Amino acid sequence: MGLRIVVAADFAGYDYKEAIKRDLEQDERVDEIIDVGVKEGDKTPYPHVGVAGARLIAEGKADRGIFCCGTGMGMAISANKVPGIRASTAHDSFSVERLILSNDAHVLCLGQRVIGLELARRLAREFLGYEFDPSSHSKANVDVLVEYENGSAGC
Ligand SMILES: O=C[C@H](O)[C@H](O)COP(=O)(O)O
Repeated sequence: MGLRIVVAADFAGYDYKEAIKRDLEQDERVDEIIDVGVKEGDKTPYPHVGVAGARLIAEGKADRGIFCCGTGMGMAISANKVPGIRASTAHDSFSVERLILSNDAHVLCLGQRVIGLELARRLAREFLGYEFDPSSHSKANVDVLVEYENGSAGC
């Protein structure tokens, strides 16, 4: 079964969301694209969109997200407010790789005012190519994150 990807943006990330969405429509690894907005010209504050997108992942309705705003940071902060969701801005290939392989993250956040469109499209494509390895040493670190979230961490 292919991936279900939720895309999200505020007005400052709208153009990149649309471009990445077009790429995803051509990507055979992707089964479904869920666009939670915004639509063109919509000035909805980014936290509403980031939280709406992240909730779909937390509810099991999507597998991963690619969220865009001016810097990527507002979207990451917003998505991380949703329990169970790990999101970060990553603007280079190594960070995108580690976002999955080290952090088992759900959401890649990109900044339309920070990186060029072709790099953003490349990073979005690369993001879908990685899969977390639960037998790797990184699993123990992710487990600690989850423990802090559910209140069972030892300190
Ligand atoms: O992180 C926030 C985003 O970059 C947003 O798109 C723009 O926010 P600002 O207009 O408050 O800078």
